[in-house]
Formats: sequence, C-alpha cells, structure tokens
Amino acid sequence: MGSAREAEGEISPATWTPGPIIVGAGPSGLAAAACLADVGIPSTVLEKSSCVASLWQHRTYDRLRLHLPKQFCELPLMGFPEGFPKYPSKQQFVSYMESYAAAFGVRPRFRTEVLAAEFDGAIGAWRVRTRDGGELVSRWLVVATGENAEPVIPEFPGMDRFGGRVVHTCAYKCGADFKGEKVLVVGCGNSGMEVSLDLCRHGARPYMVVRNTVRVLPREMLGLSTFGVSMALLRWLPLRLVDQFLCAMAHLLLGDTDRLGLRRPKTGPIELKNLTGKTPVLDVGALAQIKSGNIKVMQGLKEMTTGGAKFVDGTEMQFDSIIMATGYKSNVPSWLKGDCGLFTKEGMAKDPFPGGWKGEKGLYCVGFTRRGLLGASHDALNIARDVLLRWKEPRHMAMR
Ligand SMILES: NC(=O)C1=CN([C@@H]2O[C@H](COP(=O)(O)OP(=O)(O)OC[C@H]3O[C@@H](n4cnc5c(N)ncnc54)[C@H](OP(=O)(O)O)[C@@H]3O)[C@@H](O)[C@H]2O)C=CC1
Ligand SMILES: O=C(O)C(=O)Cc1c[nH]c2ccccc12
Repeated sequence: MGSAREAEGEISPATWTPGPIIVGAGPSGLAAAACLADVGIPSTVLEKSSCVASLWQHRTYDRLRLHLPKQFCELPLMGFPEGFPKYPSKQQFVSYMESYAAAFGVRPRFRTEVLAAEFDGAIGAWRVRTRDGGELVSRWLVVATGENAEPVIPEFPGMDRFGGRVVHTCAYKCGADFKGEKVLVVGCGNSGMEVSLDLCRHGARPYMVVRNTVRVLPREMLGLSTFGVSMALLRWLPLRLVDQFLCAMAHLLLGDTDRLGLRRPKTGPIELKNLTGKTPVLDVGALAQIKSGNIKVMQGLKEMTTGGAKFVDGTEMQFDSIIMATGYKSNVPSWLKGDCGLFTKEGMAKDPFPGGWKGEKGLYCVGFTRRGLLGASHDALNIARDVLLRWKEPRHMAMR
C-alpha cells in the first residue's frame, strides 16, 4: 500500500489523529491510553512488536516474578485481580496487562515501528513516521518506550574468538538450557543475580563478574517489603536517615557482603538511585548461593579467549557459555528528533524534568521516572489531566 505508492514516487498523505499518539504498548503506554480513555479522549498507541508488554512476554526468563509487592506495581484505575500473590509471576503480570488493555478498549496498532517523531512548528503538531511508510500527525506525543527498550552489549576484547554461546539476559529463558555447563555471568544487577540463581537451580555452575560496588538489600525485612518500608519511612524521615536504616538492616539480615566480593558503595541505596538511576539488588536467594559457593564471584573481566575468559587479576578460566547481564537502554535517541529538552542524550528523562513531567509542545513521557510502575501510574494520570485541560483549546492549523 504505502510502499507501492512510494515506489511510484508519490508521497502518502499524513493522517491526522485527534488524540495523542502514544509510542509503546508496555505498562506505561497502556496506563496513559487507559487514563485518557477514562476522561473520554481517544489515543493511538503504536507498538513495534505484535503484543502488549512485549518485553515482559519475550525478553524475560521463565521464573521471573515482580520483586516489589503488587500494590506498588498496579496501573491506575484497575488493580491486579483478587487472588494474585504478593509478588505476581511473569505470566500473571502479562495476563493483567492484557485484561487491562481490554478493559479500557485500548487496541494498539501492532507491528508499527516509529522511525521518527518530530515537531512541525508550521502546523504546531507532531509528525510521526512509521516503518510501514505511514505518517501520523497529532498535537500530542507520549513517549512510553521505557528505560529498558534495548539490551546493552558491551564489547570485550576477544569476544568474537570465544567458541561458546554468548547470550544477553533478554534472550535467557531457563537454566535448563545450560545444565551441566560452566557459565560466566557478566554483571551483578538484579538480572545477573537472578539468572545466576536460576542457573544454580538447574545444575549449571555460574561465575558472576562483579567489577564495581553493588548494593544488596533483602527483599523483605521481618515480613515487610523493604521497598514498602522505605516508602513509608521517607514520608517522615530525611532520605539519609532512611538510607542508614536500610544499610543497617541489610547488614543485620544479610551479613557483611564485602566478604563475599560484593563491595558496598559509600552512597546509600535511595540516594544512589536518585543520583545515578542504579537500582539496589533485592535479594531473592542468590546471596545464600554465593555464601555456599554455588555462585562464584569474579573480579573484573579483562578479555575473552577461545575457550573462556581472562580476568583483571590475571586468572584465566574455561567457560561453556557467557551470559551478558549488562543491562538495558532507552531507544528514544534513535527516533525522537530535535532537542526537546525532556531527555538526556542517552534517552533517559531529565531529572527533575523541565517544568515537571510534561514538556513543551504537547510532548509527554510516562514511566521514565526511575520509580518503576508506581511512577508510571502517576505520570499517566497527570498526562490525561493535562491533555483534557487543553483538549478544547482552539489552535491554528495549516495541514498540507
Ligand atoms: N524480579 C525483578 O523485578 C527484576 C527486575 N529487574 C530490573 O530490570 C532493570 C535492569 O536490570 P539489569 O538487567 O540487572 O541491569 P542493570 O543495569 O541494573 O545492571 C547491569 C549490570 O551489568 C554490569 N555491567 C555493565 N557493563 C559491564 C561491563 N562492561 N563489564 C562488567 N559489568 C558490566 C553493571 O555493573 P556496574 O554497576 O559496574 O556498571 C551492572 O552490575 C533494573 O531496573 C532491575 O531492577 C531485573 C531483573 C529482575
Ligand atoms: O526495583 C525497582 O525498580 C526499584 O526501584 C527498587 C527500589 C528503589 N528504591 C528502593 C529502596 C528500597 C528497596 C528497593 C528499592
């Protein structure tokens, strides 16, 4: 259709969409669309993959569970179904996403990848070009592609020489695929820790690279979630004091992690999260496996060899596979054109945002607040409120 016309040298006309264009049908995009629908505003959700919450569906491992209690991960206007456990599984979370979209009549346009979105000052609106050759135009653009859109795969010397498998955690499903293998896990964030634990449980032998400091907290303290306790304390106490409390409790419940090769940062967990975006590791069992020697901690990785890896301390070791638990990044810089002042050059939302969570020119972002799904809910409600206020504003338009 579009491409045939282009082949004839014809430019396909832009389609005006009355409501906001939302890029991404993950939890944040769905939340924004639902909040808009709730105040009677239509929206167009564009999604590159063929399903909602595609990262949850296709780029996570089988055993994944939320590690924050469900009340902190609910989307606005419709909570988790009755009977879900405190820490819902991946399958439960995905089914919640599907029923959430259905409940608000959100029907994303799947297989529609946004190649470029740019504000056109002449018409006072956003032009959004998609891979299928289409162009949509709207007064509002909502960026909901998230902080984890693409895997980060660093280059190591000798990487192409290594004869075994190299997989990023986004393609890791289950430790059974590595049964009996000696596996190097590069990175010790929540992914590195949980994948190492999963490998252990399936009879693989994980070696986890820890190049830096890492803050490990227990998932719960005396039956209460560490996250919930932190949020509650922050209402009454200064951040530094809450951080001190968390560090003391972690020490009490987990012991001295430095002795295990997990050196603790000087900065407290919440302050570090606010300063750098680095999330504390919530321990779901990996620490016990490190203590018992089933997960080995390795210092920095220097290079890969044909059969394994060399480390900064000079040791060399054979490995069957290498798993990159090296994190994720935003893809906003690849498609959002022009400096709109809302994002850093890495595509993360500036903190604090200029003028709060909303940008100029009808540009919004949802779920980039470093506060997980809790932040996304807040953003989505605010976006709907703001668009509603401006919905009837007259605007001079000169569509071509
Ligand atoms: N159950 C759950 O709810 C889970 C939630 N998550 C969440 O998903 C998000 C992503 O987590 P994750 O995938 O762990 O990513 P992170 O960015 O949190 O961690 C990446 C890790 O890789 C290390 N790393 C990066 N580059 C290199 C390198 N060149 N050499 C050695 N190490 C390197 C980092 O070390 P350094 O610190 O030195 O840079 C860090 O330890 C987080 O928000 C996390 O909380 C993840 C898993 C499970
Ligand atoms: O997992 C996430 O996304 C988090 O943000 C976890 C987190 C942020 N700050 C905290 C303080 C105490 C415990 C968990 C967290």
